[in-house]
Amino acid sequence: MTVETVTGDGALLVVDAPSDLFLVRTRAGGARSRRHFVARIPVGGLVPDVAGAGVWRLLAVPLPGGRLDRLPAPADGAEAVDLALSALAGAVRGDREPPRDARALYAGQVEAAGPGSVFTGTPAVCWARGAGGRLVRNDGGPDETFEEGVPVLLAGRDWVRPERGGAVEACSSDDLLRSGELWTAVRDQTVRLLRLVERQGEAADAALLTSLTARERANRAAVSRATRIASGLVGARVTADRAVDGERLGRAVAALRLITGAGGPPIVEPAGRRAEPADLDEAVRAVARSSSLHLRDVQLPESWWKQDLGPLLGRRAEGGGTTVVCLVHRRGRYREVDPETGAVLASGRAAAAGVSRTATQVQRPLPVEASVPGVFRLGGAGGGADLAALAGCGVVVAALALAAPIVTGRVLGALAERVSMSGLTWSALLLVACGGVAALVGVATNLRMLRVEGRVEHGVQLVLWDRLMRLPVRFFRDTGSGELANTLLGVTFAREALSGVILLLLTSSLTALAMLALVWVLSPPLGLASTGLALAALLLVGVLGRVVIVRQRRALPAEHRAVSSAHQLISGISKIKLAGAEQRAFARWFEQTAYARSTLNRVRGVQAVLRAVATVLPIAGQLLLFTILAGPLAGTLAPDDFFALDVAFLMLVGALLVIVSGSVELLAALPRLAELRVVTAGVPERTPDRADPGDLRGEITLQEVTFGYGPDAPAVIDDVTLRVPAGAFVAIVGPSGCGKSTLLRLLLGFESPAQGSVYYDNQDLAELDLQAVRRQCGVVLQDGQLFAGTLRDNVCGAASYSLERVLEAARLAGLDDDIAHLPMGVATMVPHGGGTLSVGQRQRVLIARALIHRPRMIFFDEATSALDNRTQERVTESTRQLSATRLVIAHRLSTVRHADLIVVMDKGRIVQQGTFTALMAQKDGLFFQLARRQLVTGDE
Ligand SMILES: Nc1ncnc2c1ncn2[C@@H]1O[C@H](COP(=O)(O)OP(=O)(O)OP(=O)(O)O)[C@@H](O)[C@H]1O
Repeated sequence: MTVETVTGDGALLVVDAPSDLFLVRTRAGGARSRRHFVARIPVGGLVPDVAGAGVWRLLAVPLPGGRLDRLPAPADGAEAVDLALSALAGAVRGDREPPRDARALYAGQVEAAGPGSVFTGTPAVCWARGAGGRLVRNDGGPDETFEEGVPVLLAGRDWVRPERGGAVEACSSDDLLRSGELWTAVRDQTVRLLRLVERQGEAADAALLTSLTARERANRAAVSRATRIASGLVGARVTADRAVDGERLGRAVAALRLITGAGGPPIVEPAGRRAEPADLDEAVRAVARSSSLHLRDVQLPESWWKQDLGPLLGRRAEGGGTTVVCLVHRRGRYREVDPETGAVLASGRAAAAGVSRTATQVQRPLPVEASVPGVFRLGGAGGGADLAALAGCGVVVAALALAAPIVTGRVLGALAERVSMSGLTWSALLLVACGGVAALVGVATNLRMLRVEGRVEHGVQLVLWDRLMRLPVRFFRDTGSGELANTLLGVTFAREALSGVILLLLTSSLTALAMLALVWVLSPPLGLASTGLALAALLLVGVLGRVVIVRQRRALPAEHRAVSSAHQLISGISKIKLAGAEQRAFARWFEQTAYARSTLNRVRGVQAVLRAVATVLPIAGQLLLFTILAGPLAGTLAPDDFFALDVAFLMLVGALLVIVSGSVELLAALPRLAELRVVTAGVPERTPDRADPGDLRGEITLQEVTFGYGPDAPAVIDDVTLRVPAGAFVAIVGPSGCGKSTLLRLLLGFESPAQGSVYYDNQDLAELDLQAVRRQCGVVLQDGQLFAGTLRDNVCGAASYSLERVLEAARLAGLDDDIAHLPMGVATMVPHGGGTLSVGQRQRVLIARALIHRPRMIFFDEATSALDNRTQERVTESTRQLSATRLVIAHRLSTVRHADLIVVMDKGRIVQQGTFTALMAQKDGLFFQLARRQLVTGDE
């Protein structure tokens, strides 16, 4: 049965089932307004009494099975107050978030506040009062100011800031109860919250009006876009960034579609964005992120508009801001193109006018299902014109080569017939001219080929690395790093082996065709024999190529093993020295390298066979020619035809030889390139259909998650359900190997649950853009590494921050004293792995790196294990002030003493959870045993 209780005669307690609270307004004559839902108060919570607070009444409606009781004794009400105010404040606040730099405030704390300091609450309710000044509070409505000393509610993620510095003092509801201030404070706060609820009701009505206005604006935007398209069709210049708010993302989508071209990846607007991008540049970056495109800033060279650097996004100052322009290279120069209409707005120097020298290239990713040829197509994209030019040059060189047999035939024929030589001077001059032109074309072709090779190699490396960066962590777990690096270097090895070979193959093939055609014209029987010879050469390519491919396929794993082994030996050198195993290490390296070399020599063996063929073939060819000429064709040829045939036949044989040896080189490189499918076959973890999570609040939920490393492997995480409220400090403890780090890997999306789901703010991680989630996390893993660079580089990681931010992060991580004692401060160089720093210092650099971007969620896996107790407490204290959700895995129990919730794991399951005190009270529990063991071994 539903019970309705209008409060007015004292606070009530929610019993047995939650109660819904509604707000009603009493009108003149006692009539009540329509009910506005306010919040659901959990069992044990309080329905506050707001009688006498103007026109407001609270209506409490218990859910089935519930009831409302009188509060047994006001002296017991603190906990009930906390539950009620949390629910009320949460409902009013919605998803508004405190500023990133807000510090968390806990009951019992007194915090000095500088100008601009902001304090936020934690999952537990506390009350803040300004000392030495007034407090300004924001909880979803307009800012409100509170006089010095007046308790201000901080429930969950509310925030306050002192108006003019001073200090902020925090206390609990219990403290207020003892000082007799609680009930007045509760009443005042409830009335305030209800006023906000009313405003929100009014806002809901206004929202309808706003949505109509928004639709109107969208209509106007559509009309404006249509107008632009129409003006583009007639070639009128349209200013690029006249976009009204709603249009920026649309223009950014069009710009990226134009730059990535037809057949590119789907370009999509970011999902769930809360704020419009400030300008077109920001919109382009947002769309690039949501479409999985990597943007690369490049410095443009002098007279860049004449060179082909691929499609570019340029920036130009316009109308007091910066606009983004699309620059496409066509017919020898860059043109500025309107992304929506395709109209050319300016060309050459005019297109470059005012464009900043820093432009952006867009890296098109491989499709999810990619192949090695696909890598080369994408890497070499835009090189079509170069390839056509190369083919054209090859045809010219082959045509010019025809002059040699024809002119030689005429000259030697004339000599043989002792006719006048006077007319032949021109023939000789023609030959010289053809030779000269062929040489010049050859040089130009070679230079162009070098450019094509460099461009393709660079493009292919970019495509491969782009793909590699998108692959999930488990891909790298299953593939050795040495082997992977050697596989990727295969592109460079292949380029070096094939440098010049492809061009030679092209020109030789065209020359062979030209000579074959000439032989057929001069003597069809000899043409037939020459065609037979060409087919025999192709057969030889087939046979030798097969042998080379088989041998190369066998040689490559041996080469990878040798490289991998060298890599492992060098990175484990200290362990080798400790074990006195230098001799054994050397022997192992030598054995593997020698084997790799011997397998490679078997490939080279085929090339030796080819060299022998190359020595014999011209003589054999000449013999064949003479046999045919002296036999079946005796007396049928004029002398000039005979000499022309002789030269043409020799040139054909030469070209065939080049084709055979070049093809074998090319075939030897194929297995190396085919290995790149290791990378192309990996499935990227980020696909465009994954949603942008927006700004996360930090609530994390694991729902019945089960996971094992491999389909048939036993479950390492077994049916785990856990909810971590936003802003909470949760610790995970348990014996070694119980699955703590694995749980963290699941939260970070490094692994995917076999069953169940991980949620961030109620959004399933499996459907979210993992990078966007990780960007909001500060993570220190057990095996975190420093890289070679300065301390500042190491703290900044991939981003760049001001010195103040670096020093602030160092202070939070307890690294400031160490930096002060280093002669070069943050500019101190650190080697790869951080060898010149102590283990504790390395850990603190990693912590500073995790905290510098003020993350919403902090994940620490044994991040403070090497710190002494004092430093560790300092780190705990500073992370506490960051108002982030904290999930900490720790072996040392002193690290987790102040956690809001300690989760105890054993064999992949959660076996206990509670506060430190509650768990220590369970004497037969695993936590108590772990704690006792640490006390005995003095671990703590
Ligand atoms: N990459 C992996 N492949 C296969 N099994 C793994 C892998 N990583 C961890 N495991 C296994 O999963 C189990 C849980 O390991 P996990 O590292 O999550 O434990 P942990 O509780 O963090 O241990 P510790 O406190 O020692 O770090 C262990 O049995 C471990 O052997």
